[in-house]
Amino acid sequence: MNFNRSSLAVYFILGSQNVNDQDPLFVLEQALQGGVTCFQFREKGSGAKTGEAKFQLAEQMQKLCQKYQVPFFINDDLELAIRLNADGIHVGQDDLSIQDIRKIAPTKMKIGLSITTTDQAIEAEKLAVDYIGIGPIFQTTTKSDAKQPIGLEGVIEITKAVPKLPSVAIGGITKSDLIEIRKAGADGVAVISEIASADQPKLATESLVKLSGSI
Ligand SMILES: Cc1ncc(COP(=O)(O)OP(=O)(O)O)c(N)n1
Ligand SMILES: Cc1nc(C(=O)O)sc1CCOP(=O)(O)O
Ligand SMILES: [Mg+2]
Repeated sequence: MNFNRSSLAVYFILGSQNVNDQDPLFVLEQALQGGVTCFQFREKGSGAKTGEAKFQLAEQMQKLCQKYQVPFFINDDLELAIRLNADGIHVGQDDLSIQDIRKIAPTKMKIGLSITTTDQAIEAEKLAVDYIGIGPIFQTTTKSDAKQPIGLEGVIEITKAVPKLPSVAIGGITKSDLIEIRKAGADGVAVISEIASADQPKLATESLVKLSGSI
């Protein structure tokens, strides 16, 4: 699996709790067919699977990502990421520290870190993470404990402070925001609802991919 800055262009995040009537595996395959460039398995919140059921869903999702040669990240759960030999792990400011992850994870496992402020971005660069998730950009109902939105101005300030650090913007993002977010300096957009709640997830993904290719 090859992971670089361009892998962040259209980054899809999904857990079984993010779909209504549809099979999460169907939604993921639609997104992969539509051209998502990175995927994160985020099984979290009310009704989320745990234990063996969580493992089995993650394993099936990983197989799909491998079929489409898309990097497969796990949210928060380092034990699961190691068990599956995932391409990467994504953690936030209140999760396992980057230093602790490096003590246990294979060297080749990529690490993404959530940040909201410029100071956190500068610290992330010092920690040499592989990318930062900047957010929330806009109001989102998908993450109950999301911080106050930082807007496009936040993306501009942060990406100016750490221009060499790959970054993806997250939080309440729709296709109509993609161009402005890229112009603000982020390498891509990370979305849940824009694809998972779409009537046609493949079409929704294709729109994002097309816009991303136009800039
Ligand atoms: C790409 C990306 N960016 C940010 C987040 C949020 O991570 P975190 O702050 O740890 O919150 P949870 O997702 O764990 O609820 C993310 N998952 N992915
Ligand atoms: C998982 C996540 N992290 C965020 C952050 O700000 O770090 S916002 C968020 C939810 C993103 O979902 P949607 O695209 O539906 O708004
Ligand atoms: Mg987390």
